Amino acid sequence: MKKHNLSTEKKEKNVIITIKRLGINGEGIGYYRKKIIFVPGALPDEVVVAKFVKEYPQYIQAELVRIKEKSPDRVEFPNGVDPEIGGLELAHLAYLKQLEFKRNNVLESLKKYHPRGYAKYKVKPTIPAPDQWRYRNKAQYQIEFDHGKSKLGLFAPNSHRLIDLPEMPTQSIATQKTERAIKDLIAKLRVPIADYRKHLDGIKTVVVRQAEASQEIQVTLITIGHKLRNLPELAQKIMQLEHVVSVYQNETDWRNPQVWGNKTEKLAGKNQIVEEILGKRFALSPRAFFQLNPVQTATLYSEALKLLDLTPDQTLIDAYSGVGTLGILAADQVKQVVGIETIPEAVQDAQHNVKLNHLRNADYFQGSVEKVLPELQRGGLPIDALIVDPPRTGLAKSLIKTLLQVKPRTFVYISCNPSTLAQDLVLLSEAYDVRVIKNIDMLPQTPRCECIVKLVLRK
Ligand SMILES: C[S@@+](CC[C@H](N)C(=O)[O-])C[C@H]1O[C@@H](n2cnc3c(N)ncnc32)[C@H](O)[C@@H]1O
Repeated sequence: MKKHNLSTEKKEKNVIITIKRLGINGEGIGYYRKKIIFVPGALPDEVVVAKFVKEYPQYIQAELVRIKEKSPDRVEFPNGVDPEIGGLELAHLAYLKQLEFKRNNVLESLKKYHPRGYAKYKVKPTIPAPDQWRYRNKAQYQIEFDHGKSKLGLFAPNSHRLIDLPEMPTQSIATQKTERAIKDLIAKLRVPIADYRKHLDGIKTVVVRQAEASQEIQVTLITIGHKLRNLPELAQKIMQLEHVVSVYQNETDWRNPQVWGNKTEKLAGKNQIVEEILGKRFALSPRAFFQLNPVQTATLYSEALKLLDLTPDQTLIDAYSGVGTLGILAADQVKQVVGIETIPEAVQDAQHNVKLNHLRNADYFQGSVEKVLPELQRGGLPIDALIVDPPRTGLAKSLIKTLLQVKPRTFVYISCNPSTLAQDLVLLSEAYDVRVIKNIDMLPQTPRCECIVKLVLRK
């Protein structure tokens, strides 16, 4: 019986597919016996040989074996790079077509959830990134010890295969170089590496972030367990690497499924590194969010500020404020800025950044926007201008309810996920019109994009 199943499977394993379109994650989509088949790496109009990886009731996950008819939009995948690495899902597609794909993703999401009047929204052509390679200034690599050897790098998507010191062409040279040097130092000083099989404490992740303006590098060693052999010596050696000015330890435990734990402690050097965007300075501590592509970040913020179109009498709420970027950049144009952010270290950075930029009219609060904003409003804070920049999950339903009652006159939404954006617009379009959506490519070679939406209160 088993044998028979195997041979049936084998017969169906390699199939010829014509790719019809790209899915939201950049994978080729075709049909096999009327069932949808996903073929990562294949492009629209290509005829490919695909191998079944797994068949589900609704769809088939397949692997690209060979291209029989090639798309004119195909470009050479970067040389010497493991094709399975995450973060290069569109690296085989011509850049202009990547930009079109990102705009189409927004249009498709709007079509799927159809917020009021969506057909009339002007979704502008995606603003390209000047640097399509080497733009990432933060690397977060996992480390493991396996068969007597340590590996430091990225997992192939949906697998436990760690790609050791990957050649990652979107990663900046300095962050790559620092990761490599740290791997050598860990081996030399024999600092323990976390062992999942034996549950032995050690380092599990090495995070390297560089500020573009100051060139300063901050290193965070995420560890399981607190006291590790030779960790202070390792921190001192890391401090001697080029551009490194700050080394931290972030501690987590075996039960935490997240990469980062809650305890962060400085091991050596400065508290923060300092980035500069559009003439304002931003000190960053390890757990604070900051965009990965500093050049495009300036474009994202200046486009968002243009759409906000603030006036000097307004109070601007910078919701999901991170280290206070948008509020601080807008502070000169308004009466007052109030920011809200959950991560305590980011809020401390934002408060520090207010002083760093000699501002007196900005204040940052710790907590969730959905809880803190209604509290501030009940306390009498005028909410006439608002910018929201939530994570991929979008806005909490309770926050949308509050906004529909408060109805800020000036409202801009920055989104990194067209799907949650379109769902939130379904609710927000009860009271707001959407005229323009600007799309910005922050992460070339990936399917991700950032959208800025101006919402206009309906009369
Ligand atoms: C996409 S980042 C934007 C940060 C900032 N605006 C910037 O430009 O750097 C989203 C931020 O929202 C924070 N966050 C996530 N959920 C939140 C919530 N419910 N309330 C407040 N902040 C939240 C995250 O910690 C993160 O700093």
